[in-house]
Amino acid sequence: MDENRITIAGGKLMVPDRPVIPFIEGDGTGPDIWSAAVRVMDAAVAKAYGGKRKIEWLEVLAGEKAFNLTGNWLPEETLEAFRDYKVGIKGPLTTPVGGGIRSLNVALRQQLDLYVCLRPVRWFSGVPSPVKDPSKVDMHIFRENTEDIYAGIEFMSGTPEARKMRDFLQQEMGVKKIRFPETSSFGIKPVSKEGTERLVRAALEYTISRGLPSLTLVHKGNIMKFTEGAFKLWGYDLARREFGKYTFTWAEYDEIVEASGKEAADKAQQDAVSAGKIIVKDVIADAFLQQILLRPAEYSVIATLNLNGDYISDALAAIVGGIGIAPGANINYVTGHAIFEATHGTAPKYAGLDMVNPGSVILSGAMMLEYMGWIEAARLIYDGIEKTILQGRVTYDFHRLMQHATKLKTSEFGTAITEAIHNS
Ligand SMILES: NC(=O)C1=CN([C@@H]2O[C@H](COP(=O)(O)OP(=O)(O)OC[C@H]3O[C@@H](n4cnc5c(N)ncnc54)[C@H](OP(=O)(O)O)[C@@H]3O)[C@@H](O)[C@H]2O)C=CC1
Ligand SMILES: O=C(O)CCC(=O)C(=O)O
Ligand SMILES: [Mg+2]
Repeated sequence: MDENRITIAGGKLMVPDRPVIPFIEGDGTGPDIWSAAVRVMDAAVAKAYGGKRKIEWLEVLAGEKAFNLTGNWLPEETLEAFRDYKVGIKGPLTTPVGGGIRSLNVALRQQLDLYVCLRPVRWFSGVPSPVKDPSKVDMHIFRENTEDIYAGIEFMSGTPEARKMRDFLQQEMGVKKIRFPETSSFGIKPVSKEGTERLVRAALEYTISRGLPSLTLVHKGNIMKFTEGAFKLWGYDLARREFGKYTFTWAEYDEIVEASGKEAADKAQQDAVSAGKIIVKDVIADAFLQQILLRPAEYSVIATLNLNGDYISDALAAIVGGIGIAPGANINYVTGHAIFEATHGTAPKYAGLDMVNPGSVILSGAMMLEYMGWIEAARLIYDGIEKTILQGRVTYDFHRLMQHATKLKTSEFGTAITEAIHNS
């Protein structure tokens, strides 16, 4: 099947006409969503290319299905398939809280070094929203995907490891601030210059290639000075060092204020905007969460660390209709490896009910087709979803917020989009 492999050459993805794409069905609502989503993707490709192109789907196992069939939550063959075939897609996988296995979703990102979690957030006409004008939201989240507290370096209170960590901190590092040392658990938050730079580089390349106006570094650097704060500093430094021709940063703005006053700095920024430069700015994470409700039009591309990105993803998704319609991708822009997945999880209470919105996985599929250069098929999906929603044919999550809409099952919504694609 070598000729059906996606490869990368000179930084460009080479996609055969019948690429093998590995997929994970997912836990919980995953199987319902996947069977609707795969029909939509196939219909879009068939319509766009009239049989010349077709995806050869290859199921790979992870999560509960993998454990039941193989005794392993994340079999090595699954990782091998994603490594070999470069581009894949997955449904959500369950992670227990407090104990048990660590996240398989995070493990896939870390094992394949998919350092960018890209989550575009924009409003589709007709989608119900809790805000007055959701069309003002058009943001592209670049969430760091391999570091931060998601590294999983944690020690549970009362274990020998936690005691050793406590002793090390108190006796060797002179730490006196642990409020309840006997009962504390510990977590470590590694954030590196390299990790920050590759994320911000990817975000800036994306901003430039799409002609977008700004990049905002979202951080909590006032409190976590050497992790979140360093993220901000390293981000600004990289923007100036590698992208100085294309950017004007607020770090430069501050220097001009210092040297020549605010008026001169404002003028420099205005000149940069007139010259089409990207404004690189920053905002503290809690303030950002209120800004996205009050002044969303001021934000375009967002670069942020892992935990912030997780929270921001769901909050932003809510503004444009909820996580039923929130796609995403985990990407290594150097090797080309990418796994596309929804922002939401397994929504276990709806498992097997043929009820939830498959929109997030369908749109993740459209992102995947765009990534492969199959733009025409991706566009058919975007148009097909929008048309179906505008007809008021929606799943329960939108239906409860709309008047005079028709409530469809997961499978029926998939069929409606497929029909819209056929008839386009
Ligand atoms: N990448 C991944 O695979 C992810 C996995 N997870 C995992 O999923 C499990 C469940 O997590 P949980 O916190 O409940 O979050 P979920 O995202 O699974 O569900 C939270 C709520 O979001 C809404 N929702 C989720 N999916 C859909 C959908 N397709 N259509 C419409 N609405 C949807 C539902 O809201 P309502 O009930 O109001 O309708 C649901 O109750 C956990 O094990 C978690 O670790 C979580 C996130 C990502
Ligand atoms: O891996 C998980 O269980 C949750 C991950 C998550 O919430 C996310 O990546 O957005
Ligand atoms: Mg999340």
